[in-house]
Amino acid sequence: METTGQSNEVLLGVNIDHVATLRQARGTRYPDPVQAAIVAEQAGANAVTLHLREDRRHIQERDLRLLRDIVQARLNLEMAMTAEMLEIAERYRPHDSCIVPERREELTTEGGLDVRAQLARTREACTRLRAAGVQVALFIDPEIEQIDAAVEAGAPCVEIHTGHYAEAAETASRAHELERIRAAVRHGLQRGLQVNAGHGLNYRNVKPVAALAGLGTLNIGHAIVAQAVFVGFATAVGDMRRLILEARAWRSSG
Ligand SMILES: CC(=O)[C@@H](O)[C@H](O)COP(=O)(O)O
Ligand SMILES: NCC(=O)COP(=O)(O)O
Repeated sequence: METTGQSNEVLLGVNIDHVATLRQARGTRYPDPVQAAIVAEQAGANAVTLHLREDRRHIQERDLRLLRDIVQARLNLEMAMTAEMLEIAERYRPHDSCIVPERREELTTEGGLDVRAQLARTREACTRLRAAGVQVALFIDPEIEQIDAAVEAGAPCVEIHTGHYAEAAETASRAHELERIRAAVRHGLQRGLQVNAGHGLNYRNVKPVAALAGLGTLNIGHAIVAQAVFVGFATAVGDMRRLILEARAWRSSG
């Protein structure tokens, strides 16, 4: 995903998966994630992220088809590294894709892609997506080995999995996980990658991550949709954007 604006500006990618979760709960046509994407962009989102899962538990192919023509900012498709998803990405050509591991029985994404263990397959997927004009990111744990593997796979971008940081119950473990993310972001930048981050970020834990130098885009969804239940989607997106900008301002002030 491209970084735009100020060099130290961290962008917000709003993940609309869980608007679709509410729709799928009853099989209705509402709430429509397409409407959520439009509202998110109007409220300041720099990108719209959606995860078309193999089990279609939330986002549907119809959502992707419509959003490809509606989203004015960047459309970021999260996808498993399967033949089906590669063909769908080649068909709809979103601006960005992010290859994530997927297990049907998982409640949500549980970890990063093991690029090192499947380097040739990942390199082939990156080549196919790049040939289709789709910018590729790999969703990986904050591990130096995985960043080096992403470079070898030919990915121009990685998204650092912030789930362990977000789920850390103790202050000490949260600080440790933040340092892992900091080191991973620094190493990714040193290797010439664009570095994004996401998973489990919310209004209480986002600032320390947003303050990390060199980050491109934070992809945030579940917490924004949850907050939208109480304050509305536009306000929830705007509030998150403001927290990210405040974190950057704090960093810039030294
Ligand atoms: C890759 C990631 O961290 C999320 O964007 C992913 O989409 C989580 O899956 P669910 O949206 O199904 O919770
Ligand atoms: N890749 C992370 C993402 O898109 C949103 O994750 P979450 O905020 O829903 O946990």
